Parts: sequence; C-alpha cells; structure tokens
Amino acid sequence: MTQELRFDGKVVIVTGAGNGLGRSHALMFGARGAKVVVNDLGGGIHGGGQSSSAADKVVAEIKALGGEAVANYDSVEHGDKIVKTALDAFGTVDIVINNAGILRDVSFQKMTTEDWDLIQKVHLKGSFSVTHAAWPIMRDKGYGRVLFTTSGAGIYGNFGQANYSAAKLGIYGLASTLAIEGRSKNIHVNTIAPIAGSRLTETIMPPEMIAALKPESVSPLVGWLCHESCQETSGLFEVGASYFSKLRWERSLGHVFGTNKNISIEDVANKWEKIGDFTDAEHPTTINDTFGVINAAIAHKSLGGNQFIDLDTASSASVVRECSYDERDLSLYALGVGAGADPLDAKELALIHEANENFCALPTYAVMQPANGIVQALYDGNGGLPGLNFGFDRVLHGEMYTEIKALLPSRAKLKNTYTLKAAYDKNPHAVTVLAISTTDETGEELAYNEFTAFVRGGGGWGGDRGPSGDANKPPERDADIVIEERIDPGQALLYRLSGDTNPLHVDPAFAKSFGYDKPILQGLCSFGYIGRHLIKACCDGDPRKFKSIRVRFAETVFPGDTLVTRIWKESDTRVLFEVSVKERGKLVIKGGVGEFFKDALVRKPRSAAVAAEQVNAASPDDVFSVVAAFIAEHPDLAAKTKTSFQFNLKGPDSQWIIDLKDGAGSCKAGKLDKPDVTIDLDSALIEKVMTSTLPEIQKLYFGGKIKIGGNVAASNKLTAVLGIDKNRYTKKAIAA
Ligand SMILES: CCCCCCC[C@@H](O)CC(=O)SCCNC(=O)CCNC(=O)[C@H](O)C(C)(C)COP(=O)(O)OP(=O)(O)OC[C@H]1O[C@@H](n2cnc3c(N)ncnc32)[C@H](O)[C@@H]1OP(=O)(O)O
Repeated sequence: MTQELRFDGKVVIVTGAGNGLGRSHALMFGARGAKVVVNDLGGGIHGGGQSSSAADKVVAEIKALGGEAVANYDSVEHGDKIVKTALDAFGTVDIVINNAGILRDVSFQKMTTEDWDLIQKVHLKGSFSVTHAAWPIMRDKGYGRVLFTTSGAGIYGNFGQANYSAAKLGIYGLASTLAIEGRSKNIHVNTIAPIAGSRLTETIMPPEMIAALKPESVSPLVGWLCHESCQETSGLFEVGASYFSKLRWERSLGHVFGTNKNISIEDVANKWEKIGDFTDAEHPTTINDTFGVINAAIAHKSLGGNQFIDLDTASSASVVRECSYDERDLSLYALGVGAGADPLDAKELALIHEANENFCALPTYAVMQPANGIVQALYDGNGGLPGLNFGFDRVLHGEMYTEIKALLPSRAKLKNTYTLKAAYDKNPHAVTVLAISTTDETGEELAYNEFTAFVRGGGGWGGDRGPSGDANKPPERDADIVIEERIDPGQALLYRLSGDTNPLHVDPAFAKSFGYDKPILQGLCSFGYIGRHLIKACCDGDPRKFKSIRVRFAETVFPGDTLVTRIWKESDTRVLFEVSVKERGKLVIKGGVGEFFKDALVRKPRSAAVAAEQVNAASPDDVFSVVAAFIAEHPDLAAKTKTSFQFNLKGPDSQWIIDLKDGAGSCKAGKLDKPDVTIDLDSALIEKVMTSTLPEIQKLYFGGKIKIGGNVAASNKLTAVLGIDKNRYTKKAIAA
C-alpha cells in the first residue's frame, strides 16, 4: 500500500492529548489532514491539578504543521462537553480516541475506596462518557471509528494495579459490545494495549526502556484502525517499540459429561487435565460460539462421559439408508478418480462410456453411496447414523476397507445398512469403525465396507484404545510394480460431484480453520486412484477381477500431488502396497492390501421386477437384464440357458449378442453366426408400441428408426421398448 492514508475532513477527538501517547496520536491525525480536538485536563498523573497549557501546546504544534485543532480542558467524565467542543468548532465527530488516564498504584491490601473509585471514574466512566456523547452523531451519519486504550495490566493483571486492571479490562468489555452494536452503522471499535514510555510508565520502567518505547511507534496502529479503509472491528492489539500484534481468546476443547449424569467434584478433578488441554484448541469470537458448545452439551443425552461418539449405538440396531445410482453416476465417479486421462485407453473408456460393450462399474464405486450417507449425517452433526455425534470440523477419513460381493450393476437401488462396529479412545482423539453392508433391490449383497473415522478431539472417555501399530507392512525388498500418476489440481472439485461435498476439499477458509494451508484431497478420491492402479497392475485391467482393498490414510494428499503406488505381490490373488507423494516424499497410504478373484465376476440375470424398471436405460447391462429376465420367465428358454444359450438381438442398423450360461452371461455389440434365437427389432412395431404407450418418449427420442450400440439415444429407445412392453414384443419376435 503506497498511497498516503489521510484523514482530510475527518474530525477527531483525542482525550489526554497533552502528553505522551495522546499527543503523539493528535499530532499524527493533525499532520494527515484531520481536524483535531485536543483534550487534556492538564492534571498530574495521579489525578490532581488542572492546567490548559498542555492542550494549548499541542494545538499550537498541530497548527504549526499546517493542521486544524482546538483545545478542550474538560475531564473525560464530562464527555458531552468535549463532544460539544468538536461540534462547535467543526460541526461533527468522526473519530474518538479514548486515551486519557491516570494511575493510583497501591497494593490491594492498602487500596482505599477512593483509589478504586477515582481510577474507575477516569478510565472506565471517562471512556464511556466521551464515546456515549459521540455515539448518536456517528450512528446518524453511518460512520465512526472508536479506539479504546486498555493495558497489559488489565489483560494479565499486575501487582499494585487492582483498580487500574479492573478498569482497563472493563474498557475491553465495553469495546467488544460497542463493536457489535456499531457494526450495522459502520462504526468500528478497536482496543489497543500500548506499551509506551509515558508519564504513566516512567515511574515503573527503567530510563533506557522508556527511551525505546516511543509513543510515536504506537500511533501508526491507531491511525490505521481509525482509517476509513480499515475494516477491522472488535480487535485487541498489543503494540510498542515497533512491535504490533493481535490478541484473541483461546478455549480448550474441554469435556462434556452429559446432562444425564450428576457431576461430582471428583468427576471434575478426574477430567482436570482434559478440561485444560489446549491441544486442538478453539478460538471463539462471539458469545454464540460459547452457547453453541453449551447447547451441544445440553442436547447430548447418552454420552456416557464423551462428547462426540455415541457409545450407546455401538450395540444398538443398525440404521438403513436407501439410495440409487445409474450409469451417469458411475461415469462421473470414474472421471473423479482419474479415469479417462487418456481418452484412447480402451480399458478405462469402458469405465466411462455407458454404451461401451465392456461398460462396467469401477469396483471402488461400492464405497460411494455408503460414504454419501455419512456425508449427509456429518452435515447434520448427527444424522441418525450410529456413533456419529460430530460434524465436518472434526473428522478425517482414517482407514477404508471395501469388499466386492457381486458385480455392481450399471444402475441399482441400494439399501445400505450401517452398524457401529467399534469406537476406540485414542485420547485425545477417537476412532470409529462403521460397517456398511450394501444390498440391491433383489436383496443380493453387492458390497461390504468398513469406514474408519479419525475424530479429532473426540477421545478421552477412558475407553479401549483398540488396535495399535502399523498393520500389513510390506516386505523389505523393492516393490514388484510401481505406478505413478499425477492427480489433477482441480480433481477434488470434480470428485466432489459424486457426493463428498465436505468443504474441507473445496473451501480454502474452511481448510485453514481445520489447520491446512489449502483444501485437501478427499480420502476416497485417492482410494479410487489406487483402486485403478491395482486393477491395472493386478487384474490385467479387468475391474471384474477386483475383490477387496484395505488402506490407512496416513498423511494428507493434496490435489496436484503425484501418487506413487508401490505393489508387492504375495500371490496371484493378494498384494500389499504403499503409496507416497512424489513431490513431498511422504508416505500417504500405509498398510495397503489388495485381493483379487481368480476369474472375473460374471453378470447374473436380474429379476423380472427389476428388469421392468430398466426403461430408458442405455448400457449393455440393461439390455442384458431385460432379456435375461424375459428368458427367466419362459421355462423353455430358461432350460436352455442351463447349458448355453445365445441369440442375436437385432436392430435395423446394428446388433447385440446375448450369451447366457448357467444363469449368468454377457451382452455385447456384434452378430453371432449361429444364434439359438434371433430377435429382430422391427421399427414399425417399436413405433406402434411407443405411440400407444409413451408418446412423450417417442417425441423426444424416436424418429421411426432405431440404432443400437454406438448411439446412446437409440439405446434408450431400445430398452425402453423392451422394458415397457417386453412380453408383447419379444413373444412375437421369438415366435416369428
Ligand atoms: C469416516 C467416513 C468418512 C466419509 C467421507 C467424508 C469425510 C471426508 O470428506 C473426509 C476426508 O476425506 S479427510 C481426507 C483423507 N484423510 C486424511 O487426509 C487423513 C490423513 N491422516 C493423517 O493426517 C493422520 O494419520 C491423522 C491426523 C489422522 C492422525 O495423525 P496423528 O494425530 O499424528 O496420530 P498418531 O499420533 O500417529 O496416532 C494416534 C493414534 O491414532 C491412530 N491413527 C493414526 N492415524 C490413523 C488413521 N489414519 N486412521 C485410524 N487410526 C489412526 C494411531 O494408530 C494411534 O493409535 P495407537 O497409539 O493406539 O497406535
């Protein structure tokens, strides 16, 4: 900032401006264009006497510098008179500097009531009185800057200054409330605790220190806080001898016993260390920050001595959440975890392009829907999921285990059943393990997940510490396979669209409040990358061979990092792995274990009820499901599938091969030479079905001509027909 900050046209009252700090402030304002009311009673430092000479001298100094100033000799107890001087001379008041003060230092033992009252009168009541007289003027004009002067003696206490300490901390309380009341009227209120050599301090400081503590080194802070371009309000600053700093409150995370418990003195004594433990301390800035904590404590009914983990639910019934996904979700997720960086990589394209004949869900998508249920619960601070009594401000994803039980369909309605498997007290933190079983509409279990949450400051209830140490350490030899991949700097923003909208990954301010320099990558995003690495390295690129993965998120990963996955083969179906970040040489994933199926999982036909809902579907999966459902409903055809059953599903321009065997099978684009059955799609028939059943779909999608494969919109039409009217259509076709 190079432009001079001036106060032209602004009217400033500086109390106690005849000497020391007040004089320095007044000269600074005068030199920068302000009209200054130089108030000074001209008394001694202990409150006796009166003289106009001190104020007059400073007025003369300001005028000599080319500025405008008037003197005022009233006591600050009569703030209205001081403000009247400003109004009479300059017509308004813009800035009030409450600086005047005296000392009556004496030990508390010897302090008289008069010593006490006098100090309260000059400091606390004086600050009130001047500010109170100027307040309506500043409110009416919608502009004001008020500065109060407190002291280290007020903030920290000081021997022999009980009266002064009380008044000075009272001033800070006054300032804090005025900052709130003035905010809507553009009145900013700040407080400084100056350390300066002045008449008040020369009796208690050695001369060389007094010389170093020039009042002139305090005034620049006063000038900045009172400038119209400064937005600071409610601040408290220590300043002196070229040192400028800001103070704030700090509060330990504390301890909540739970309101259902009668708290004893012994309970408090037992938790004393925790109550005073400033690890992960908070910095409250408003009274609501305190009420929030108290309300949370009142709201807690079943804490059993801990605030964030609902231990009661550890043994209670599971919670079920329903959700669904489709091809678009799978594609978006695959992109979110780095697939498609090379659009010509055919194996990865099959994870993204829903009409690809090998289209298949990335197996790690199995974590996504269960995770989204947790994310929703975290938004609520307690979404009814077992164990969760905390929000995003506490949680880091600690560990993850995912096991695939059946091939994920390209679309499904899911039931996720959440159970709190364990809660460990890693004092001062906590670790919870949520077990989630995922089933589809048919009741078949598709996946099993274990989410481990690291809950900052959530421990300390004296519970079991749980497993310790590093599990699944890799052997001390070079890795068998190393895969390196850079995460795009914008990856967290793309990944969050799959559902993990935790602000920690997108909002720089939130990340800062959590203790990070910038937003961090979602744990499950790294997880997805690593899943892809394992598929590439250990499944020959076939996601259908992927069985399970276990990781510990040991260090933070940031978007833009390069992941280096090191894999050690234990057998054909099991590996250990670790992941580090190339740029920082940090190990970010420890204890990794991957397991694989010897033979790729195969699709199983889904029930007719499920298939009937596959309208507007676009993928081979859906075509397959519908046809397989039809077959299942026709015993003659079903019997054939026990051995092998193949047929062509033919449209005017392209064809699908459906291949069924032992209740499982595949569907891909192409034409069999010798199919068991050929179902010939007749566009006239389709048009008739569409016209009679779904004219709006026809209007949108159907132009009298159907294409299959390659053309997604056309695939929609095909499966819509099969789904809606499959019996009528396929019967006729097969009969033909
Ligand atoms: C849960 C469902 C989530 C669903 C998704 C929604 C939320 C998401 O948006 C949130 C995220 O994605 S966060 C991003 C991913 N996670 C991270 O970046 C965390 C990385 N890990 C760390 O920073 C440290 O390990 C850290 C900070 C976690 C721990 O480090 P320290 O404090 O140094 O701990 P330390 O002293 O080493 O160990 C204390 C005890 O805790 C155990 N522990 C350590 N790391 C753990 C971890 N990652 N998971 C589980 N337990 C862990 C230690 O073993 C130790 O216990 P003991 O002494 O008994 O061995």
